[in-house]
Amino acid sequence: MSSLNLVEQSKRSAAFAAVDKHVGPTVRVLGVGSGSTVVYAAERLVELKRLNKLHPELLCVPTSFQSKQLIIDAGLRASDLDDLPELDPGSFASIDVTIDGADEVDAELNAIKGGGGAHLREKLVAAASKKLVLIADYRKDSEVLGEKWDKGVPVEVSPLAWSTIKRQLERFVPKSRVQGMTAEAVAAFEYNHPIAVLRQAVRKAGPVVTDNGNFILDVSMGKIYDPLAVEQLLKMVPGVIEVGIFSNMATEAWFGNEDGSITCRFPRSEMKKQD
Ligand SMILES: O=C(CO)[C@H](O)[C@H](O)COP(=O)(O)O
Repeated sequence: MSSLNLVEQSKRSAAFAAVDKHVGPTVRVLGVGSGSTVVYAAERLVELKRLNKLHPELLCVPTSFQSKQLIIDAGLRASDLDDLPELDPGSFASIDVTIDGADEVDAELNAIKGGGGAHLREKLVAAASKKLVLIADYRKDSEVLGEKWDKGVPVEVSPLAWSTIKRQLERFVPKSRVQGMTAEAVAAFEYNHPIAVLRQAVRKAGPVVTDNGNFILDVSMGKIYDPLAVEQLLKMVPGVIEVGIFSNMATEAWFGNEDGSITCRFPRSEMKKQD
């Protein structure tokens, strides 16, 4: 019997299943996400490499310091986002597929990311990928963002003016105060008064400093009914570098369930189109 607890076991099953489906000998460039679930994806990559089931010249694009170490420890080749050619002529994509974790995933596969503070590079890598495949345990599988993840939306901000940005995020966003806000945006999230908290480091006094030298504000706003509107709204505040809402980016999500089974989900609207 495995020594892993239920949550760890479910992360591992999801990660193994997603890697097995998406990473084979034809995949030349792979984006590697960050976080504890991705550690299991790296474990599976090591196994596939040993079995000679990976492209002999596979390049892995890291999304954080942690992810780069995972790639190196797996004996794989790390590459830079800027070093990659276009995969197909005329295509924006330079990465075949990216496999990444998430803090919460809704019915449309919009996701909250950045619990590990890596969402800026994660979003850059996701945006350069043909496919973004999310891997997570059952606690993160939601109908609406904010239903299960209660630590707020991670927002990477410039340290130059973090407290001003915090006030703007808290005051700018409240529905009643934003002039010209559309009805759709007013209905985009639950709380009237979001709260932005500067993320504090553990075992070091002071704030978390990201791999990019910035701070993180975790912005709580309750349930997020319109992730794209909220993402755009937060991004408009000067000094916001990246928002941990990934709207319409993921193509597929794998969840490890409590009973040991695995669920693979696609955006609900895509499923309807196929009916
Ligand atoms: O977005 C992330 C880091 O910025 C992670 O993918 C997300 O926080 C999930 O992490 P974990 O797999 O440890 O639960």
